[in-house]
Amino acid sequence: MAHTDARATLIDGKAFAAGLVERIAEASARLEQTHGVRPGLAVVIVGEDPASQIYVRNKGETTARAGMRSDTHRLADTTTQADLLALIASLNADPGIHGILVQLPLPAHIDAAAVLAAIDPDKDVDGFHVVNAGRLAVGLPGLVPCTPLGSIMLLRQTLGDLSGLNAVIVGRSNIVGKPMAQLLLAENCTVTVAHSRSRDLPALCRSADILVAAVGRPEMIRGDWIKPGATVIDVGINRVPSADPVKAAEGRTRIVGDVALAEAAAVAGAITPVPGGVGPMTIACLLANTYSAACRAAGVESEPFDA
Ligand SMILES: Nc1nc2c(c(=O)[nH]1)N[C@@H](CN(C=O)c1ccc(C(=O)N[C@@H](CCC(=O)O)C(=O)O)cc1)CN2
Repeated sequence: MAHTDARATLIDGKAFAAGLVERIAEASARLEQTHGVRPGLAVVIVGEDPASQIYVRNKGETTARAGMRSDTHRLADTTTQADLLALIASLNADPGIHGILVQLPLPAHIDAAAVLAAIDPDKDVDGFHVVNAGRLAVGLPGLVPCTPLGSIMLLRQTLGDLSGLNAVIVGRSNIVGKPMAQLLLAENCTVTVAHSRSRDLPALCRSADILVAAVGRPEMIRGDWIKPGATVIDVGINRVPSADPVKAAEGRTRIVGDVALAEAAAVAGAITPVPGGVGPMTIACLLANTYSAACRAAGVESEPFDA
């Protein structure tokens, strides 16, 4: 199947995220002026994973640029679970910290579920705590995982009202697939969550007006899996060898999504590229969640940031 003429609109998550961070910075400054509360985010990283180091540095820099308090706790990969839990307890008790994020993945000797469960749900700006997952499932206000939240903002900006659309999510993780399903249901979509055991995945994907790829397999979703004109949200961030064989031999890499972008862009109506699509929205939404957590702590209604 030849896919030569790219016709899909590329959804510019980088630009949307930059505008969102500006609006959050303005709202945070107003919160500080009117209520004396400066939103504060603590990010905790354990170990030396190179990609995690970059994400954590970006989070710290973006938070500080937005005028918020930004604390980064860098712990050695020999840190015990007890020490990490003690740090979380102290951050839970710190009134100047409104958001706590523990960067994932954690080293294998630490039980990530126990660590996430120890975060005060009202400071859980990742939205991973079971209390926030429950709030989302029953439609109560709470903190929503950043990547799905950013994806919904891009969908609303692209399509407007999502009511009645068929949405297929490939991937059933607790941090993307499941919360994405809840958010799309709340937008009145008809939602299917597909996974590795789903039968005839290409046909299922072709039924989607909105296709969300969150499976973690480089370029798994091909152009002929996509319904013409569909909107495709690619959540995958996969590092693969450089396309240039000389650079690949030197160990150079590039980032691709879960969707084969060039093929998909010839069929879809709109698509998020990787990089530059959903990824930047993850950090912008972390700031949005930190601002909302600060407002909640101050008993103030937060300003909406939606598209
Ligand atoms: N506690 C958490 N851990 C992790 C999360 C998370 O949401 N909470 N998500 C990912 C990593 N992540 C944020 O932590 C993240 C990944 C990628 C990007 C991003 O902007 N990607 C760029 C490309 C970056 C590059 O070139 O390497 C893009 O897509 O344009 C932001 C955040 C796992 N851990």
